[in-house]
Amino acid sequence: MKDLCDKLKSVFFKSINMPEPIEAIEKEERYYALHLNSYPPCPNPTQTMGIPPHTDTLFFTILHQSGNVSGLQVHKDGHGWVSVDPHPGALVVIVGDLLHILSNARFPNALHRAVVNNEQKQRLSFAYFYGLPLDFQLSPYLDYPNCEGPCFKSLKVKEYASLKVKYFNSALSFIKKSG
Ligand SMILES: O=C(O)CCC(=O)C(=O)O
Ligand SMILES: [Fe+2]
Repeated sequence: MKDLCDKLKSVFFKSINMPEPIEAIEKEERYYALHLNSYPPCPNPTQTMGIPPHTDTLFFTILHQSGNVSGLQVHKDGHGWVSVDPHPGALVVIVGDLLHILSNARFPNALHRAVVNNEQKQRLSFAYFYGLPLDFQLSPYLDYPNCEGPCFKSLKVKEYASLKVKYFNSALSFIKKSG
């Protein structure tokens, strides 16, 4: 999984034109975490939320949805909540806040949630979070055509993580540049 994450990280850096290797990332310990989510069948699914709407804080998440039980939904502008159904052998990659900041908002951080079902099926998902070193300075990368300047203030990963703990889904608004 770590190898896959490192490869995917390079693909993302390449796609925002960011030159690699970035010493501050390579020499420090990266943050990885695995969440195992279990959603039992629910008699009243419209009154219950599996995981409420959120964006993932870190660089990206690789999500495996086990079995053939739907539940993941992504919010799409103009469409509302859209299901991301499981496909055998497929993993879902979710862009997190750190990549959103570093890409100067060119990669949207996906607002998503998990809903429960009353079809007598337990749902399991496995979320593997890939982070950057806590002391890494997050400065939006601006070397791309027609860039109109940074959308976000520069700050360390650990400073953003504290804002997220405190303000949850509003954290980005504290570092957004106006105008
Ligand atoms: O269970 C899911 O499909 C979503 C899990 C998730 O969003 C998370 O663990 O952050
Ligand atoms: Fe998530």
